[in-house]
Amino acid sequence: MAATATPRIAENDLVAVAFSGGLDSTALLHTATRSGARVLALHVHHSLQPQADHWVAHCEQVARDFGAAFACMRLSGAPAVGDSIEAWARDGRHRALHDMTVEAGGDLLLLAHHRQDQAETFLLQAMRGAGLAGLAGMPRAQWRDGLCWARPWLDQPRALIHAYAAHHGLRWIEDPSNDDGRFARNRLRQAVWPAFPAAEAGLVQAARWAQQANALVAEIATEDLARLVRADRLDLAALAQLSPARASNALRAWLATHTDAPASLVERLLAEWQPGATQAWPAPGGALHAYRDGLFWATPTAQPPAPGTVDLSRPGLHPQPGWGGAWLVQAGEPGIAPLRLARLTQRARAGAEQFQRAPDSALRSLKKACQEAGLPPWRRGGPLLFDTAEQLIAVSGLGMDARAFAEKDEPALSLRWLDDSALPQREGVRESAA
Ligand SMILES: Nc1ncnc2c1ncn2[C@@H]1O[C@H](COP(=O)(O)OP(=O)(O)OP(=O)(O)O)[C@@H](O)[C@H]1O
Repeated sequence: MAATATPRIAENDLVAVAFSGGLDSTALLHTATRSGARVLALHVHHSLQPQADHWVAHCEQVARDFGAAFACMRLSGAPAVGDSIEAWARDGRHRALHDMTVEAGGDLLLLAHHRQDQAETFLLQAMRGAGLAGLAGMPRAQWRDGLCWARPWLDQPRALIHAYAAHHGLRWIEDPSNDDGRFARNRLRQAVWPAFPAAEAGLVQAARWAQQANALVAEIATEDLARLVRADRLDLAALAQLSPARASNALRAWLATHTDAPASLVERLLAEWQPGATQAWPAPGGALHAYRDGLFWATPTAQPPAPGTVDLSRPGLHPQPGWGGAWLVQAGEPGIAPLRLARLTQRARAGAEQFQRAPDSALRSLKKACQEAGLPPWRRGGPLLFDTAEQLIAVSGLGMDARAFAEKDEPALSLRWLDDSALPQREGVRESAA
């Protein structure tokens, strides 16, 4: 099923319904049980209200009356001092609903949000200064962690749901916290709808436009990044050729794959970057580096491990825990005699090393060799490999030292360093032998 497709329910499918016991989810549960599907009503006890135990009993009884199975999860803990109760309850509720659905073997969860909820979400997002993604409001259907969260009544007016509930003589809970003026959504509800009763449809339409525009913007970013990104490098010179709006859109999309960066970082980066300059910007969880007109993401490097010995005399992938990568050893030329690779010392760069890239190139300081190879400064820490005679054998990111090459026609193994980021299937890889 496509990521945003609204699922169709077939007979005997397992359908979970997020059931608070309120009007809307009671009506939704009722409809679901008449669809021929196997229905599981899921209730989350937030441990916030004195009546919550009573609500659990009510929900269980209603589910049973409708012929649905019932499950409940009680949230433990409490929001930290200064944290929003709403956000704490929402996160906990989402986790609980996910876990209960998956545990029951389901992959479809229905929520009873309706048109007014969507209109309120749009307004609340707008008041927070949200971008298109926030203004787009809640999606009708969205796959997350193997579960489809669907809101089949997102376009329905609340009055229609009320009429349905009245027609079927349904009973529901009135949650007093829905009137609690400490919550922004309640204040907004109380102020906006009496003053602008007809605004709901317009606000929901605005959210739909935002959804469409957001999808378009994401498509453009994907196309731009396909041209601008090679491996882990974003071409800043090419980015700067785009219109400001398009450049910030592409940069935002690229950043989102690495960090949860504030919008201000995108603006700063575009304003402060200078062609050719080596620059860095801290960001949550790491830093962005501009180097030779490319932008790179780097997570903070831990202290390099203590020097140690390694045996790289057999072909295969040899992970180096603590160094953030692995040595790939393969038969081939140019290469190094296997015997010489049997006992190597691996350690960080010290500063005075010299390196020779090819048999016919000059011996250089390691620093100069890194510069010539375009190896960014934050990737120059190592590891470096030395043989028992303290001859430099290889450097991560640069490759083998030509002084160590085996004679022609001698058996030889080539060494290459692979960063963890270049090893997507690292989990399954073990040190391998020929
Ligand atoms: N405690 C809960 N347990 C299970 N699902 C919940 C719970 N609270 C909310 N939901 C789900 O999220 C939807 C939206 O939540 P919201 O807080 O707007 O609803 P509500 O006012 O509590 O109840 P209702 O929407 O049923 O009238 C609900 O319709 C329901 O599907």
